[in-house]
Amino acid sequence: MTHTTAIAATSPSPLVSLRGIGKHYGSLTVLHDIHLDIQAGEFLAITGPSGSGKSTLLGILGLLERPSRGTHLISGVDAWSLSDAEQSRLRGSALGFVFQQFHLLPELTALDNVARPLRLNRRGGDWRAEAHRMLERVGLAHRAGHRPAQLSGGEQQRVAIARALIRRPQLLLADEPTGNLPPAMWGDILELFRELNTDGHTVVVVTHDPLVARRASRNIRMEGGVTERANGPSAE
Ligand SMILES: Nc1ncnc2c1ncn2[C@@H]1O[C@H](COP(=O)(O)OP(=O)(O)OP(=O)(O)O)[C@@H](O)[C@H]1O
Repeated sequence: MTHTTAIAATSPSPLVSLRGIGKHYGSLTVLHDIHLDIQAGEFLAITGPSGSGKSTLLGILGLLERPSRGTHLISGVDAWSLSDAEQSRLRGSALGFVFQQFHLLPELTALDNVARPLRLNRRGGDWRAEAHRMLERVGLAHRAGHRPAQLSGGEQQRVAIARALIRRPQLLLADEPTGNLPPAMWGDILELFRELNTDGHTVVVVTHDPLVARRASRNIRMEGGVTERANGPSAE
């Protein structure tokens, strides 16, 4: 496999290495000189006040936002030296996203939204059964045939989580994954993330939820566009 279809699993480099990353929108600087290494298999929680740059950092980690300065290495490869097509293949094959806005396709049922990444990336296979299993895991099998407009915010969020997890991404990036869910669901969603992580997948979660942060192997806190150590062995 090349770096363009998967993140090299055996590389001695950190899975992700950010060096001197800055991001500005016009005259507004939202990230200042971020240095952060993420090792394969980590479960990293990013906390911090509203507007401190957490989602922007997650967008950069997911190759959705281009940094204004600095270096972003993925398994030692400069992510921004890849072509648009290579980046897009990497996003589709190795990265999974749970966004604050769910980005579900309104014309598709819950089942088809969850199955879509499988259908886009792979021929054959029983994608319908896999998507159904994933919906069961998030407690929504009974709503498989419903479209997003027929689902509550929390149900849509669970569909989005099922869609992100179905391909078991090497690096899962989740922005406030429990934000729209009733507290009774938080433990289940966290358990799904922990299972993925226990299988060796790397998880990065932006969260205000102390329960999620406590379960992570490392926390970093952002404040005014810079990262601060919160706990763990190697927070920059
Ligand atoms: N596209 C954009 N154009 C201009 N400013 C932006 C843009 N995206 C984000 N910002 C600004 O960057 C800053 C950081 O935003 P970001 O969404 O990363 O913060 P956050 O810590 O995730 O906040 P929250 O917890 O409220 O989601 C904010 O001041 C925001 O207004």
